[in-house]
Amino acid sequence: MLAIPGEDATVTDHDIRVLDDSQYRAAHTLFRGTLHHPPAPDEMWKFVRGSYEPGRTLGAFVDDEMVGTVQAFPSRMAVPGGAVVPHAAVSRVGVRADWTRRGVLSALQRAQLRSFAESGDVVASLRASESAIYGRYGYGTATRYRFWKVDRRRAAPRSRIAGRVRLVDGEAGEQVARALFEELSPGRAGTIARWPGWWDVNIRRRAAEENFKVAVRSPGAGAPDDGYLMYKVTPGAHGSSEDKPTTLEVLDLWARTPEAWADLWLFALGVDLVGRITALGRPLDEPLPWLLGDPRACEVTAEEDETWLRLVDVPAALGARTYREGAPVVLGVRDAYLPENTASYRVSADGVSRVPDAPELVLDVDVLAAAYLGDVSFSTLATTRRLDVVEAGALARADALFAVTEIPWCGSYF
Ligand SMILES: CC(=O)SCCNC(=O)CCNC(=O)[C@H](O)C(C)(C)COP(=O)(O)OP(=O)(O)OC[C@H]1O[C@@H](n2cnc3c(N)ncnc32)[C@H](O)[C@@H]1OP(=O)(O)O
Repeated sequence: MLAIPGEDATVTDHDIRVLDDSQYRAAHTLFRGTLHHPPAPDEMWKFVRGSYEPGRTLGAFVDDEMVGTVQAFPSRMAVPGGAVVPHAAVSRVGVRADWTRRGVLSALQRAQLRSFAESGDVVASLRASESAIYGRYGYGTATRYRFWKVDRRRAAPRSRIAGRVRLVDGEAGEQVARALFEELSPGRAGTIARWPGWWDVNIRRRAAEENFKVAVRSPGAGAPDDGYLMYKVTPGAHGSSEDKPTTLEVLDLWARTPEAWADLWLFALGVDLVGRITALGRPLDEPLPWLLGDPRACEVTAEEDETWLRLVDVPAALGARTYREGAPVVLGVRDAYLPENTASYRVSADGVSRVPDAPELVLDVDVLAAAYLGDVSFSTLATTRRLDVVEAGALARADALFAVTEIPWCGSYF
C-alpha cells in the first residue's frame, strides 16, 4: 500500500503492482480506453506484445480490479557534452474514467519514480497528452519540435542530389535504417536509444498496414550509407487536387552529414505527383527554407513541447553533462517525489558537487529539467517566475555555464 500525496478516504485502497505477462493485454486495453480507442485487435497486438518487457509495467488496483497503468521502456539519452545516461521512456499512462482525480496517477508516479531510482535510471522522459499533468511529478519541457508543411510544386529546390539515394524495400530497408539510427542516436543532446519494441510498434506494424518506403543515401556508389528517410505517400483525391493533395509524410529522417540531410530532403522534394510534404517532430534548427528557391513554400504548422524530462538522480544527471567555462553557481533543488535529490549543488566547468552552501538560485526539479539540456535559459525561467533568485548575479553565471551550441532534440516519438 502506498502513501498518496493529498490522500483522502477514497484513495487509500490503491494497490500498485508490477504486472506480469498475463496482465499486459488488459493494461494495454485500459490505456487505449483512456485515449478513447478500442482494444487492439489481434493483428496489432502481435506487434505491441513484445514492447511489454518484464518488470516495467505497473497497475493500480482497487478491490483487485485494475483502474490505472503506467509503463516504461529501457533506453539511454545523450546529454550536453556527449555522455549517454540510463533513461526510462515512460508511456501508456492512463487511469480509467471512473477513477480519475482520486490520486491514482500520483500513486503510480510515486511507485514508478522510486523504481527508476532503485534501478539506476538517471533520467526519465515522456510525451505529454496534456501539459498540465506532469510538472507536479518533476517532469519539465526540455526539448521542442516543429512540424513542416511544404507546397512541393512551389518549392523549387536550389540544388540537386549530390550523392546517391536509393529505395530499399521491405525488411532490408528497415534494417539499414535501424543500423544507421543506432549509429546516430543517442548523439545530439536529447536524442535517445530506441528499444526493440519501438521498431515493432512504430515501423514494422505500420509498414505491414501502410505504404512505407525507405530511401537510403550514400555519398556515391560503394561508399557507406550516411542517412535514411522513411516516408509514406497518400494519394490525393484527384492527383493534384488542392483540397486533398497527394501527400508525402516524412516519418523518420536521420543523416550523418549535412550533405546527406540535404540529399534526403531533395529526394522527397523530387517525388513525382506529390503536392504536399509534411514532416512531424523535426528539430527547431532544421534549415529547410534555405534549401528552397521559394522559402515560403514551406511553413511551420506547429511548434510544440517534445521531451518532458525528469532528472531521477539529480547529482548523477548534473555530473554527466559538461558546462561552459565561467564562474560557478550554487543551485538549490527541491524534489517532493524523490526527496534525496533536495540539496544545494555547486555547478562549475570542473564538475558538480553537493555542498552545504546557501543556494543562489532555488528551483523545483521540473524547472531544472527544463534548463538541463539547454533548451531554455535560467534568465527566461526567472523572468517567468519559475525560480527564485537569491543572488542576482547567479542568473548570468548559470546561463553561461548551461549554454549549448546545438538545440536539443529527441526525434523519437513514443
Ligand atoms: C506519457 C503518456 O502516456 S501521456 C497520456 C496520459 N493519459 C491520458 O491523457 C489519458 C486520459 N487521462 C487519464 O487517464 C488521467 O486523467 C490521467 C492519467 C492524466 C490523470 O490520472 P488521475 O488519476 O486523475 O490523476 P491524479 O488524481 O493522481 O491527479 C493528481 C493531480 O493532477 C491533476 N491532474 C491530473 N490529470 C490532469 C489533467 N489532465 N489536467 C489537469 N490536471 C490534472 C489532478 O487534478 C490532481 O491535482 P491536485 O493534486 O491538485 O488535486
